[in-house]
Parts: sequence; C-alpha cells; structure tokens
Amino acid sequence: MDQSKEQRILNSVSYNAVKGDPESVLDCIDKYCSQKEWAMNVGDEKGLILDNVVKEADPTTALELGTYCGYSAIRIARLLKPKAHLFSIEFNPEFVPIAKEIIEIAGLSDKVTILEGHAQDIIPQLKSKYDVDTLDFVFLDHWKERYAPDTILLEECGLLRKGSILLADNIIYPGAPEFLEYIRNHKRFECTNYPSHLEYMKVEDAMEKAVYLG
Ligand SMILES: Nc1ncnc2c1ncn2CCOCCNC(=O)c1cc(-c2ccc(F)cc2)cc(O)c1O
Ligand SMILES: [Mg+2]
Repeated sequence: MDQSKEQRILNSVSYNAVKGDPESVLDCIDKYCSQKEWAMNVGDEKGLILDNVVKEADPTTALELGTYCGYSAIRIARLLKPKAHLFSIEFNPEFVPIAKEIIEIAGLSDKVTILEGHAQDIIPQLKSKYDVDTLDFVFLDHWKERYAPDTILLEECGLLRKGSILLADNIIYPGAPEFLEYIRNHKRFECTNYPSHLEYMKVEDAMEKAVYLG
C-alpha cells in the first residue's frame, strides 16, 4: 500500500533532520511542506505568533487540540521550562504514531504526552486521569466547529484559571466563525487578533488570543 503524505513527511524528517534538534525538525517540515506537499502544520509565519504567545504564557501545563504530525507540539515544547509539560489531543489514529516519532526525533518526548481521542471525551478526564490542575496555555487547532464547544467544556471542567491564555489557529481560513462570535462576546475573555497567512500560502489567515479573566 503506498505511503500517506504524513508518512512521507516523517521520512523526510527522519532522513534530513538533526536528531535532538527541534529547530532542524521544524525547518525540515516547513521546507518539505512548502516545496513538495502542502500540509496543515501551523507553519513558520503563524509559528512565530505561536512562539511569542507561548513565551508570554510561560506555561507549566499546556494543552494542544489537534496534534497532526507534531509540528506545533514541537514549537510549544521546545520553549517549555524544565518541569513544564504539554498534553496534545489527536483523534486520527494514523497521525498519532507519526507525531510521536517526529517529536522523538526532535528530542522532546519527555515534555509531550499525546492523548488519542476526541477532545470532548478527553478534556473531562484531564484532572482525574492525567493529574492536571489548571491549564496555563491552550492551542486550538482541531476541527474548527469544535473550538467554541471545547472552550466551554474547558471552563466547565474548571481547567481555566485567571490568566489562562488560549490561542486559536485558522480564524479566517478555514475559519472559526462560531468561536469568534462566542469568545469576543463572552465578558470573561480578553481577545486579541493576529493577522497572518495560511501556512505555506499567500491566502489570508489569522490567530486569535483569548485571555481568561476568571
Ligand atoms: N482531538 C480532536 N478532537 C476533535 N477533532 C480532532 C481532534 N484532533 C484532530 N481532529 C480533527 C481535525 O484535525 C485537523 C484540524 N485542522 C484543520 O482542519 C486545518 C485545515 C486547514 C486547511 C485545510 C484545507 C485547505 F484548503 C486550507 C486549510 C488548515 C489548518 O491550519 C488546519 O488546522
Ligand atoms: Mg491549523
């Protein structure tokens, strides 16, 4: 059976990246996906916005919804302080082993736990099963129509605290209109928009930061 695009991305990383060097893994994926095959990694342009928000949050406990090949998990985990940890939720069983392998090549396996399943099923288990208290940073990059319901779920599960920072990808393309409507009209969130472009394309996109006011 011929390989998937995600397996070809892993092959490229495995062959070209420097083991244990997150930057070289990120560069390899960006090079492959801009020159060979487009893929839905957050990419280098929006990746810089992600980097800056992660630095601002300086999270002890971080959550990512939508792991895909692990590109943004590497962007986040490479900036985490020693005892900090990232939980990343991915529902597609084909992507999980590929993301684990790419994160391993980056040397960040100790800082990232990939949880397989739907966000709405795993979020309610984070406190009891994964010993999470509250989340300092959340990156939303899964199904766009799940951004709003899963944000509500995070709040209902008591996983947000005063100052928790959410960052959502793809606000313009593919778009997350319900999320934008919800988060900008919800008085307990302070929102900031970051205009950018769709990964590896000239198409307009944006990220939205929302700080939970408690
Ligand atoms: N744990 C979970 N719970 C629920 N659902 C989950 C889940 N984990 C995964 N999923 C399923 C959804 O995963 C992928 C979501 N991401 C995107 O769809 C996406 C699409 C584009 C895109 C596509 C085509 C174009 F032409 C132009 C742009 C760009 C992006 O940057 C995207 O992020
Ligand atoms: Mg995205």
